[in-house]
Amino acid sequence: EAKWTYNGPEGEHHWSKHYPFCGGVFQSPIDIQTDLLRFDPHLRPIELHNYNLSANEHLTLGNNGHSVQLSLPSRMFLSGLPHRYSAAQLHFHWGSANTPSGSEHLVNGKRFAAEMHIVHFNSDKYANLSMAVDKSDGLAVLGVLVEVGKFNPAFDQFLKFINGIKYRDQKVKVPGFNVRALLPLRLDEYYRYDGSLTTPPCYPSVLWTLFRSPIQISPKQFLSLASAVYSSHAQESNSVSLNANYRKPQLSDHRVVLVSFKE
Ligand SMILES: NS(=O)(=O)c1c(F)c(F)c(S(=O)(=O)CCO)c(N[C@H]2CCc3ccccc32)c1F
Ligand SMILES: [Zn+2]
Repeated sequence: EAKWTYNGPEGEHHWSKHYPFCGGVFQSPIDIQTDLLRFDPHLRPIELHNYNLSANEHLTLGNNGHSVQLSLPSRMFLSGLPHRYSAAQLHFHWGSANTPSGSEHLVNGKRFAAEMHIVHFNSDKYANLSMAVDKSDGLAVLGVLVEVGKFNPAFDQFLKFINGIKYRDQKVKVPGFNVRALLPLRLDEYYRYDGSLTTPPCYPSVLWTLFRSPIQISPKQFLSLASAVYSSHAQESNSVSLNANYRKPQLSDHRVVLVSFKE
């Protein structure tokens, strides 16, 4: 399949040449304008099931050249959404070591230091992520904005292994941990809209839930996320740092962004 990057000749303005959906409708991310939101009283708190993984459950932490990604067991799932959505993977988008500004979604034009996505697939209707990824009701992604501030012990549960995946296609096994601890306290306060994958193939298949409250990680944790990994393979002579792996905000095309809270 075609190569794509976040900058240069294979950067996001060229994605649609090989991935037509990237030039289509319902694209993500977007800039969430809080004065254009519609409060929806039917938006229920997100409920997480089996998110507290035991340490003898092993997860695969990998560098796929586009992001740092952690595989998740499909017995982890969400309820409180139109369907049951089972977990598949979580990954991150960040800026660069000296620019802590790399989130994909913006809130009133503000870009946060980084953003975590937990990708789930509709397990009521589809057997796995690959079957669901291009279906309009296929995916639900939880988005968590990340700020630099307090040390986050939950983040270190996988961050301490990041030097094992410095290069593209490297993978390491990490012990399971409580993934709930990576999320903000308030799972009842979020923005909701219909969007897409933010990477090629950009399928418009994602029910987005972006939590209102950011989580915090320490400056050292941010530095290790933003400067530890390369998008190039280990044997390549000149290594290319993986950073600024965020897509720019897309047109909202008058999409209504719902919100689960009033003030
Ligand atoms: N921001 S996001 O949540 O939209 C998003 C990503 F940002 C991202 F990087 C990936 S990926 O698989 O790590 C690399 C690109 O495929 C995926 N993975 C998706 C995209 C394509 C695909 C195909 C099969 C399984 C998973 C995915 C993704 F859904
Ligand atoms: Zn993502």
